[in-house]
Amino acid sequence: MNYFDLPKIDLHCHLDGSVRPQTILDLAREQSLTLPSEDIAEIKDMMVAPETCPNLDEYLKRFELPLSVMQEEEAIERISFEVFEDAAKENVKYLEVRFGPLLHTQKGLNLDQIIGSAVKGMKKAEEKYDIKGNYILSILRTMPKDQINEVIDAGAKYLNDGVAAFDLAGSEVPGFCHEFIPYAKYAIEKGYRVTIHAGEQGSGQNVYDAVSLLGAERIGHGIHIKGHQQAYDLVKSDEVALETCPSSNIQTKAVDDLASHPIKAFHKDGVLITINTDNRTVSNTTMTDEVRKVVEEFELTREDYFEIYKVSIEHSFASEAVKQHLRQYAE
Ligand SMILES: O=c1[nH]cnc2c1ncn2[C@H]1C[C@H](O)[C@@H](CO)O1
Ligand SMILES: [Zn+2]
Repeated sequence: MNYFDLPKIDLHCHLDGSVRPQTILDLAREQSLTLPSEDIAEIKDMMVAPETCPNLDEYLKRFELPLSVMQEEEAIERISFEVFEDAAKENVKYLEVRFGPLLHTQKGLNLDQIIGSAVKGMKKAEEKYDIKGNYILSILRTMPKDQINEVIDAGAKYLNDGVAAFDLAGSEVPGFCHEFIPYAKYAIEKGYRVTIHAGEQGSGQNVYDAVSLLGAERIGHGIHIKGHQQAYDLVKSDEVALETCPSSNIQTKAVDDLASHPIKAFHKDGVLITINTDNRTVSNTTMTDEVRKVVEEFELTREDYFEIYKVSIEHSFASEAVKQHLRQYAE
């Protein structure tokens, strides 16, 4: 299989985890920020999480440096354009990018400026390349909750015009969903679709709760439904698609190694899985690499690959017209 040429869909990609190292250097210069190093290789080293991360929290420390340069509209727009450009150049036909708008207010930008800049960068890339996209607005579970509804309100203006969904990200503790019920409900009422990071670090119970309490239609990672029968059964019966991110799952110790990733077992058993990058820079990966790793490790056929591609289409938050466009590439 030529993994580069295959049409691909990435439904789980973080903006701040996918910044080009050179762009960090350029933006720091433009913004007169002092970086810990001016050397591109050293900057890249600081951005990529090692395979030896003890856990998710260690992985999450890699976002500080990119976020430091993402506090201006032009910077957010540029990075958004570049993520879509990088993906388009490796034949990603549809990309859902997520980010936490509240992480970009350090220099006084308001939420409309932040979300608007990200959408603008995406639209520029859509005009230039054969790629379509949507934004997912993430709330960091560890941050104060008093501004969550403001994010939902600010993003509502862009629904069906660049923004599609609501997400919870960041460190995962058992039982976190209970505290977010009113916010997920509010987002759904406003017209957002819902995907939630769950079962990455924590228990399968978090996946069960994300679906049953928060209305999640997709789950970020979801690895730990393995060993939690109720969560496993619910994901299957409700046709909740799992956004698996194999390289990231190894770095954060969600799995010990690729061979122990449950992705193939899930797929063979009828659990809906998709293949995604999570963070192109922090996980030092591309969609080409993720697809290659999964296909080779688990000896998937071309037919298996296109089954997964079709799950990604049908469970994306794309419009019917975009889904129709993506179906043309399926075999
Ligand atoms: O894999 C992840 N799990 C939980 N949170 C994550 C992951 N990758 C990135 N994040 C966090 C860190 C980013 O700053 C934030 C918004 O993109 O989302
Ligand atoms: Zn993620």
